Amino acid sequence: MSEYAIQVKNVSKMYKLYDRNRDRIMDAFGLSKAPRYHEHYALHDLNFSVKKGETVGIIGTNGAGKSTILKIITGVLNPTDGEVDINGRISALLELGAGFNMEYTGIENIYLNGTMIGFSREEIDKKLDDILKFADIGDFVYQPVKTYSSGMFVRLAFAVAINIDPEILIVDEALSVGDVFFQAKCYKKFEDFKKLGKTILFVSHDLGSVAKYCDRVVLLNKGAKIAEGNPKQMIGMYKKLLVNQLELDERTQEMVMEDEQEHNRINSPVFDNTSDKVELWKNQYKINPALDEYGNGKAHIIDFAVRDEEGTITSSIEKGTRFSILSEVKFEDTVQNPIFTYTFKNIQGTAITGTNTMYEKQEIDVANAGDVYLCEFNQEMNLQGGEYLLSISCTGYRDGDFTVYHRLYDVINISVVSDKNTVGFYDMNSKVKITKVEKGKQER
Ligand SMILES: Nc1ncnc2c1ncn2[C@@H]1O[C@H](COP(=O)(O)OP(=O)(O)OP(=O)(O)O)[C@@H](O)[C@H]1O
Repeated sequence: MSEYAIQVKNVSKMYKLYDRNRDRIMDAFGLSKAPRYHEHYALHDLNFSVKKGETVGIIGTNGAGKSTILKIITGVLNPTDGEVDINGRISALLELGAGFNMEYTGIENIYLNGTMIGFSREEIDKKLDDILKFADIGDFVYQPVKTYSSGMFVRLAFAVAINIDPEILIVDEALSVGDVFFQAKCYKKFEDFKKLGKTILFVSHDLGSVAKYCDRVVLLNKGAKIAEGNPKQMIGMYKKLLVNQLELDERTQEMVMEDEQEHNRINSPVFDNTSDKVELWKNQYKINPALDEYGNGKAHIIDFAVRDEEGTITSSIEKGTRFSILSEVKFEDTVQNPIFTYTFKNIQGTAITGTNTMYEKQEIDVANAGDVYLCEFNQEMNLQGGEYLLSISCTGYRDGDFTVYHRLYDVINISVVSDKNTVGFYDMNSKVKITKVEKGKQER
């Protein structure tokens, strides 16, 4: 018996892209002298293996080919080249809708999916109760699934996928659709599944879950594998990819690793010499399209960044590590005692933490027109893993009135990556000691 559950061998997937529909039709009927399409490789000579019992994550930027490889593994798509060996019964939770017939009811779809995986009707009968209990969508199971909300849909799809007793579970992002309680239930099931020694392959943009659940991670970019290895390292590389700090070309994994340090150096603008900046830091971020920006114009935040403890500009920070928030402010007018600030809000809009140079007792007497100041807040990231919005501003008091010179509310999204979350918003970083107290020796 092979030790591998999944082996992806030299897999490529090419799509023929036509500029005009006419060209497609001409080609389809064999009427073109020369091909009229151009080739688009969704995957290019991809190789990786998943051992039995491993949980492997696939991460990569949009369009990297993550969904394509999952569809090839599950047989929804055929590769153009290469092959995939599967060793075990697969159950897949791909994009919403895949594997379901929209006209069928929930119950009918349970039987449809079960038989597709290879179960008999009697075997599915036995599992039906567990599936319905897990999905918890009430009488909707008797309705056609086309009437379901996306949340109900994912509940049913996940309930089927996980309760059908697969040996290999393949999950594509679907968990992000359900509500938080359902997500928690699914992750619990994920853990049970792992404990049973089953194999999981999953795609996610949620780096916290990847760090927590995966034994190994494959990092894809533009259809090719850049590297595979332990989750922390791969997430680190992915973070750099996201802010264009990892140049890829034809490099192999080893070369990328070797280059990493050199790369940081080249791409890190010299911190205390802003005039030498080749490019603005903020250009490396996806700015919130719903950004709330205002101020009286006496100062402008001309640049900002978040840097991890290695000094790399990033939009995700590992919990427990030190990081910096930088803002560079140009004064258009003379301003007495300007205050620089930052705030982290959660996705629900609650301010979770923040500070400013006044609270921190780092005051500037006066900033003159034309002056540029760079403010760095350096601190430890103790927020729980998840998504946050960062706001920065330059404010102050004029004649006793609070004044906003320039404020960027919710300007960028910062992800906190964590493989251990505690209760609430904040981790107190407890050191825990448990000792067994011998009978009769309970003195303090
Ligand atoms: N049917 C199709 N025809 C042509 N190109 C396609 C088709 N399906 C996918 N592609 C292309 O293949 C590439 C990989 O797509 P894929 O959906 O696998 O990426 P992904 O990593 O899952 O992205 P995301 O994170 O955005 O879901 C993309 O460039 C995409 O545009």
